[in-house]
Amino acid sequence: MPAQEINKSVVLTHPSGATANVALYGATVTSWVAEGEERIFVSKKAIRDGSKAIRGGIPIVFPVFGTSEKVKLPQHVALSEKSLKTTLVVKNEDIDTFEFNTLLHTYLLVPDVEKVSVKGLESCHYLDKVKGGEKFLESNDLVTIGSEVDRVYCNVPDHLSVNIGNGSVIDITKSNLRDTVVWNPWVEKAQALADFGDDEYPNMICVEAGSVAEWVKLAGGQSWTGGQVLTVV
Ligand SMILES: O=P(O)(O)OC[C@H]1O[C@@H](O)[C@H](O)[C@@H](O)[C@@H]1O
Repeated sequence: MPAQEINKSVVLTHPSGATANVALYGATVTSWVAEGEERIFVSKKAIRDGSKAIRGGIPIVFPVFGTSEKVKLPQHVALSEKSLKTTLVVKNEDIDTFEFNTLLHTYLLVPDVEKVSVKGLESCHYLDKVKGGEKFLESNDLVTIGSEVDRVYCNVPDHLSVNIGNGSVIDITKSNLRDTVVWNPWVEKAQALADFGDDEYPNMICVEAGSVAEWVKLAGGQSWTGGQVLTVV
């Protein structure tokens, strides 16, 4: 898997033709091409000057509150013919316990979000941020999008699959991450985001593996590893 630094990004290439780009700023994956198709959404209005998180790709949300210069967060990205693996390693080099939330804020590129379905969330509880954080039980086998959706699914099974709606399915297998956020801003939220085009919400869905419903507690001197593998099936 050769890696080359081009224009403030690391470009990974696999002999199959698969490629991935990782912006040096924030270690954000900004492109993943597998089987000849781009799989990752990045807004045409994304700001890439390092002043804020890139709107799209796979930004890492960490640690949400509180920082410590003694906590390190390397990310490893590995590419194979059909998969992209991203692994976070948190090292607490302090003596005190460090508490964090983290999310792999994954924006998948889709032709029409209304044709997308996410499988694997049935029977999970979720906090519905569109309804003031009220808690619900998911009763649907497939989660679909037809309005603004912003949900934190808690204690989610490690394997989900996202039917992109054009015959492609992307499997998401997470490890050591408890929760999954599903987000689409729909019309009004899209208009309110300065770095997101008004007409772009139909072309993305965020399915974000993370640990956000509760704090991850990392004792002094300890390391924690979590991540996800995206696979085109
Ligand atoms: O605008 P931001 O900070 O990148 O966040 C985008 C969205 O990210 C999702 O993960 C959150 O659940 C949403 O509430 C939020 O609006």
